[in-house]
This record gives sequence, structure tokens and C-alpha cells, in this order.
Amino acid sequence: MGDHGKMYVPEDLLPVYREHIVPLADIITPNQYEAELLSGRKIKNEGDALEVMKWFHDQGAKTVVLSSTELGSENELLGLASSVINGTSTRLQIGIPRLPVNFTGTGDLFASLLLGWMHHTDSNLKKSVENTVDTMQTILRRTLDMARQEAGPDTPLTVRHLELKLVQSLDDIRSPVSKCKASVLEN
Ligand SMILES: Nc1ncnc2c1ncn2[C@@H]1O[C@H](COP(=O)(O)OP(=O)(O)O)[C@@H](O)[C@H]1O
Ligand SMILES: Cc1ncc(COP(=O)(O)O)c(CN)c1O
Repeated sequence: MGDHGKMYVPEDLLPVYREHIVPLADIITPNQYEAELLSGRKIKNEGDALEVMKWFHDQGAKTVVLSSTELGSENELLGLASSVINGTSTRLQIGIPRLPVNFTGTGDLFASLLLGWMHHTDSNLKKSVENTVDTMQTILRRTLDMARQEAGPDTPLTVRHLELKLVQSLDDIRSPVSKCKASVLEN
């Protein structure tokens, strides 16, 4: 829907997403801006993030992952996730090392990886979020390295240079190298 304070889709679609699309979702992966737009609440701290994830659960989503928030630090984005599946509730957070560029298509890639891992792990939220973030890191680092090589030292990186290197990352999609650990939030 949008990012960095700007909507990609026409603004009059917001109530359609909120009232008609969100209630259809089993799994939803908004970034911070999208989560704030849909829930109508600002996320200024972890308590706000937990409330917003509860709002999504109240709309019917069993699994909610805030794919990134600015609640981390200068060097880290913070992801948060919550699932209520068969009466079992799990909430966790994960630090995501921040790379110094804006990529395009990361939200779609994140959603696809998470869906695949939730399917392959029988809805194990911790393992799915960790594998997803690990694969994202590898793909984005490869994308940035190859973009810098292609552009050379004097040319600014463009969207074309930063096209996600998915084909070159097939092995990392199949078998992520384990690096980022999620911590489970109690209560
Ligand atoms: N600059 C970045 N540095 C590191 N990881 C990033 C960066 N941008 C995106 N990602 C990865 O992509 C995922 C989705 O990005 P996010 O910005 O949350 O969604 P969207 O692309 O929909 O705005 C994040 O969880 C993170 O793993
Ligand atoms: C219209 C539009 N613009 C841009 C994007 C890229 O979004 P992001 O980089 O946040 O994943 C998308 C994602 N499908 C989109 O639909």
C-alpha cells in the first residue's frame, strides 16, 4: 500500500483495504506505515506495536508480522510478529541489520518467503520469521554488492541497479544461513 509516509495506491482505497480486504487475510505483513494507516494508530513504542497487531487479530488475521518498524536503532530495523493459531498465542521480535539504501519489492519478497516458511514449518512463527529475515539479508546484501559493482564508484545507484537478485539467490531461498534470532515476548 505504501512506505515512508507515502501511499502507492489511491487514498480512497484505504477504507476498502481496511473494511473488506484485511478481514479476508489469514496472514498479513504490513510495514510500519501500512500498519498505522490500516489500524488508525501510530506506533511509537513496543506497546503500540502489540496493540496494532491485536487490532489485526481482531479483524480475523491469525498471523500478523510487522515486517519492519523504526523501533530498533540506527543500525537495526525491528520486526515484530504475533500469531494466534489453534488457541496458542506467540509474540516475538527480531532485529534486522539495516542496509544503507532503499530497495523496491522487499515487501512482496518478505510476504512470499514468510508464506512459504509458514507452510513448510506447520505454522512455526519463530522459525518462519527467522528464515525469512535471514534470506532477505542475504538477497539484499547480494543485490547491493552487485549493484555497486555494476554502477562503479562514481555513479549513484538507481532502481535499475538495485533490482532484487532473486535468480542468483535460489540456494539461499531454499536453505537460508541461520543468523538473525527472534526473541519471544512473554505475556
Ligand atoms: N534497508 C534495508 N535494510 C535491511 N533490510 C531491509 C531494508 N529494506 C527492506 N529490508 C528487508 O525487507 C523486509 C521488508 O521491508 P519493509 O520495508 O518492511 O517492507 P516494504 O518493502 O513493504 O516497505 C524487511 O523485513 C527487511 O528484512
Ligand atoms: C504500486 C507499487 N509500488 C511499489 C511497490 C513496492 O513496494 P515495496 O518496495 O514496499 O515492497 C509495490 C509492491 N507491490 C506496488 O504495488
